[in-house]
Amino acid sequence: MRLLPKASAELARAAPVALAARVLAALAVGAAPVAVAWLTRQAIDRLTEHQVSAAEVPLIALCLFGAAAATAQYLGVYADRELGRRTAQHALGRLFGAVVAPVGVAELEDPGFQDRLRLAQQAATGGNALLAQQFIGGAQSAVTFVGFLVALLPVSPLSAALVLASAVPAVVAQARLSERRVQVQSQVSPQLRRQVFYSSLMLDPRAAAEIRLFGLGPLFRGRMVSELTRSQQQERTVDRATLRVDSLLALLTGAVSAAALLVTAARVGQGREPVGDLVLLMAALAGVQGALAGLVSQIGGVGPALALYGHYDAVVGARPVPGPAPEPSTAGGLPGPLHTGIQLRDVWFRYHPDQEWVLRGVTLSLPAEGSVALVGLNGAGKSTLVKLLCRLYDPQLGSITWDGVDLRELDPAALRRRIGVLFQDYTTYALTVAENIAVGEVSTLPGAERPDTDGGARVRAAAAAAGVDTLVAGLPDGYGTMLSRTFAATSTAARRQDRPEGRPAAHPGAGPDVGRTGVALSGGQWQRIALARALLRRDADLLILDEPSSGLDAEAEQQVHARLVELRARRTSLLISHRLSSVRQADRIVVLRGGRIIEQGDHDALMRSGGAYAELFRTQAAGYQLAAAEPSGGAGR
Ligand SMILES: Nc1ncnc2c1ncn2[C@@H]1O[C@H](COP(=O)(O)OP(=O)(O)OP(=O)(O)O)[C@@H](O)[C@H]1O
Repeated sequence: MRLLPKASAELARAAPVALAARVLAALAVGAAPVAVAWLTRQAIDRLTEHQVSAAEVPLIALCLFGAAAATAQYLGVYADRELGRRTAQHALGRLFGAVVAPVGVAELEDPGFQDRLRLAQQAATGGNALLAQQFIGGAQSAVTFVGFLVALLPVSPLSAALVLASAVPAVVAQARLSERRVQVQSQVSPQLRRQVFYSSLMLDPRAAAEIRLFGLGPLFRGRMVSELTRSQQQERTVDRATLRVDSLLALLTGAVSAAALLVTAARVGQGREPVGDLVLLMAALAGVQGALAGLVSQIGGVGPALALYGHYDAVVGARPVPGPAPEPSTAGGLPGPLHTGIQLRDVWFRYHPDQEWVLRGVTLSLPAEGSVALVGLNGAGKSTLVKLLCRLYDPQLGSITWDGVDLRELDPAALRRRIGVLFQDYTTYALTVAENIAVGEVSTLPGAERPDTDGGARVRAAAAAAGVDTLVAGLPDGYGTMLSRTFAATSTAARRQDRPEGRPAAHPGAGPDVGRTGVALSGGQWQRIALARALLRRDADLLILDEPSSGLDAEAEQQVHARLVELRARRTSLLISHRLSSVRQADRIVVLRGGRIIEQGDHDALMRSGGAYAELFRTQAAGYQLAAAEPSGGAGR
């Protein structure tokens, strides 16, 4: 409950008008049944006393009240929906601002954080609005409950006291159940996350081929349903307990009502009380029962909704809220152009304290304007080292410096602006070609906060450098082609007819064109788009290429490497590749094994020393020679 003021303040910030309207509507709707019952009693008493003209005032007021209550009800429904929309907009904006704010990515790999994030997302998409609805709904029920109790007092003080007494255990029981609901909510989060994982896997076109080929559909479907069943089982237990409590409450208040009604009916029959009293009692008992049931259930709902808010608050509260136009962070010093180089000193790193060290005392220098190549077997730690250079993680021991300054002392965003990188597991965005390249430098994206007027030309130049310009020219909409078939829209055929065959249409930088069919690229084509993205930062001081040509055909690989040799001249570069023919031109080749550097030098020196590199190189070369020596036609059989 200590979160309540904070949650209320957040709701008031997100949707002040909708919240105020919802509160006013709730108070009016809560008070209306009491007023209607009281006016009905007045009217009936006048009519039974044959004062027809005196009954007109309460009757007219009754109609006006009915109309006002109905309007308030409609206003409440609208305000509820508006509250839902505005709080979701506000909270999702904050939540995702907080999710992308951290410098590193370790948090997102933590299952506990992912569970919390799922709950926080639930709060943002509807939970926060639900909290307001539960609370305001509770206030509305409380107004009706108290109103009818007050109305009951003069007519039947005993039944008023009994109804009040029966409310106490019901409220206590609901509060306890609410705590159990909160526990269950957290317990089922991992199961629901796995359920979402299996369902998205079955919906993912990239997984569709394997799922069909290996017949995985029934397995994943079964696992999805079983995760859902397990989570529902826990929720069902609490729902059944709630049903028992609510039913008991209904029986109790029903018995009180029956007794009170029988007693009052007898007194009216004896002429000791006016008929209006019986009418008021009937309305009051029904109203008080309904209001109590509503109040109790809303009390039960506030706990889980507040707990969801707690998860949301824990995610957003820990981080600054990024403004609409992110300013360069002042979290550290701004790195200048690289003059001397980058130095790793005795760097130790592991992903988690429970896991093995991935890097074990790596000392390495990347001299300014020098080209270094990193080679080693799978799992040696090459990509990990790249991630450390980009500050996606920090070393647990040792240091990495940029011209002598520790990376941790530098502003991460400014540091990253000085790096052009192609990750081994690059991302394929369901965006246009132009955007897929332009994401490498935000300012070249259409609609950027501070757009680069030269953005289109830069995108084209990067595409040419990556050797992807000819491919783009052949796409249906050139740089405006959507690189996803998932977002294909409806009017494609009509639009296609308007266009001459193969004409490259949109200029680079054009946004996605809803209405055109997207295209699917091959793995190698995607890799070249990703390479263009990395090359977009033409002034990057450090160019990192992690397996830039693993998916390319022999001709494309040769072309790309020839271009990269040119591009890497006069700039600091780090190249990772398993194809040793492509690293031989590097100034220095570093061999990593089990997280340690086991040898380094240029190609000739390493070959002369006859160590691990020479062995790897000869093994690869022998493989090619063997393949070349095989009789032709063998591969086709
Ligand atoms: N996010 C992660 N969380 C935990 N362990 C990881 C993570 N990424 C990589 N590892 C582990 O770190 C080790 C080194 O991985 P890394 O990707 O750096 O190797 P690599 O040399 O680039 O291999 P490859 O040649 O296959 O690309 C591996 O044992 C891997 O399982």
